[in-house]
Parts: sequence; structure tokens; C-alpha cells
Amino acid sequence: MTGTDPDVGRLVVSCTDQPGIVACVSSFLYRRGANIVQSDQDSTGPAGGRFFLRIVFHLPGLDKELPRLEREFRQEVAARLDADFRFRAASVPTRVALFVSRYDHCLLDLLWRARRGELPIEVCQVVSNHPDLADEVSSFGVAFEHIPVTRATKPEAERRQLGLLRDSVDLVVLARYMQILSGDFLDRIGVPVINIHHSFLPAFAGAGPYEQAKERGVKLIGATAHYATEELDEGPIIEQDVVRVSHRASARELARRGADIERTVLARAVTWHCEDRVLVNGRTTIVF
Ligand SMILES: Nc1nc2c(c(=O)[nH]1)N[C@@H](CN(C=O)c1ccc(C(=O)N[C@@H](CCC(=O)O)C(=O)O)cc1)CN2
Repeated sequence: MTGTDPDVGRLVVSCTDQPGIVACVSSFLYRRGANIVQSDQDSTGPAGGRFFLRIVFHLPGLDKELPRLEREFRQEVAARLDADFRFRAASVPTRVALFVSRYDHCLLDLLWRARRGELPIEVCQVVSNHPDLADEVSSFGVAFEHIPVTRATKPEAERRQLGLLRDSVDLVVLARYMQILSGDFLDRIGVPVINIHHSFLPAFAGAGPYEQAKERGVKLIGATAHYATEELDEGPIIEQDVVRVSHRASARELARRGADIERTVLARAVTWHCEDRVLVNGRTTIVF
């Protein structure tokens, strides 16, 4: 179903696995005139495991129906199943803030894909701890805010970032942003944060993964898109990819080869998150 049809909605549900979940959810939608056009589900185990469900449905007049659907689903289904759930209109783009430092390849790739309509996002704001990319971002017609960060000024910088973004974005994407976000920021921003790490995690977490890769003599390098948590590079992994490299490649050449992987991995992760295909299961994810 296209992302532009205003009558297409998505519902994601997660709860303790138990008999009757699909019957309960599908009959709720059926009784309200919705036509289920796609359904994916998975369970981590029938005995007390976690059940995950993603449904795409068509319902004429969806935008007017959503508040009632949410209210009645909460009362009639979620309360009974003790389920977490989310309804979304597929045609509404996800409002995104992009964080960047000096490396431009992931940022410009996302801006370019968004301008071409390849990503279901609206880039509302770019935030950077360096001024270098202001002109390039402005050329896309996107607001750019330079908020310098040092170890000493990080709390004040994060207060400025929160003041700029809170309640106006649905997702933050760290496009090679080279500052560690505090747990307080992650709690207060109130939306998911996706980071692109330039290694095939769990290998080479932290700073300088290409230098670590060169020193280790690996034959594959990679990139990992994950949700950012307080523990650096330990968040639930959304997408990864790798590319073969030769022993002749310098760390600089590894970084150049790796940049292509970073871009595609981040774009896939942002797309799948915004299409509600990614459900977090503890330290891991389920991607439908
Ligand atoms: N809370 C989190 N914040 C960030 C994460 C994360 O997983 N959780 N990922 C990083 C990105 N990153 C690797 O992918 C990374 C960035 C920065 C550093 C680091 O050591 N930064 C230093 C300052 C470096 C500088 O001033 O240039 C620091 O913040 O003290 C390590 C890994 C983004 N944030």
C-alpha cells in the first residue's frame, strides 16, 4: 500500500504471547470497517514470550477515525491483552531532526533522499556542534542550528537542543554526530534516537572504528544503525551491512569504503523505523 493514500493506517501491537491476539485485533478492525491488507507477526515463545504484530489496513476517512480507534482499542483490546500499541496514518511523514558533526556523507544522503521523496520523512531541523555544514543544509531549505559542545558545556548545549526540538519532532537521527548524548537528554527528548555507527557492531564500538579495523587486519568492514541508549553503541540494532576489504587498504581507504555502507544502512534503518517495521524487544529488535 502506498505511503500517500490518506486512508491507509498502520497498527503495531506488542504483548505477552497468549492465544487469541490476532483474532482479537483483527475482529476489532473488521467491526470498524477496516480492511487488513498486510499483517506480520512473530513471537519469542508461546509460553510467556513476547508477541509482536504489525498490521496495515485501509479505512475510508482514517484521519477522522484515528482518535476513536485509539480510544476504543485502548479500552477494548489493549487493556484486555495488557498490550502496548500504536496507530499511525501511513501518509503522515515522520518529523525528523538530524544531528551531525563534520562528516557530511550521511547527512547529505538523508537530505538528498528526503528531497527526492524516497524517505517517508520531513526533515524539520539540522543540529550540529560545528558550523561547517550550514550552507549545504540551507541549500536544501532546512533550518540549521549550530550548538557548540565541549565536555564542560555539554549540559547547557543539550538544554539548547531540547528547547529547539521538544514536541516538534518524532525522531532524532545521529548522522555521524560525534558527541555522546546524556541519559538525561535521551529521557527528555521523548522520541527514538537512531545512530549510525561506523563498524559492524559489536566489533569496534566507540571512537575510531576504522583505525581499530586496520590495526586488527579485518577482511570485512561494516556499519550498524541502532537506537541510541545511555550505554554507548549498545542500543538495539536495526540494520547492518558489510563490505570486503583488502589488506592493502589504509584506515583512510577503509573510511572511504565504509562511508558508502554507512549511508545505505542508515537510510534503510530510518525508512523501516518510519514505516513502523521496527519493534524493540529488550536489547534487540524485530524488523518486519
Ligand atoms: N547516548 C549515546 N550517544 C551517542 C551514541 C550512543 O550510542 N549513545 N552513539 C554516538 C556515535 N559514536 C559512534 O558511533 C560516537 C560518538 C562520539 C564518541 C566520543 O568519544 N565522543 C567524545 C567527544 C569527541 C569529540 O569531541 O569529537 C565525547 O562525547 O566525549 C564515541 C562514539 C553518538 N552519541
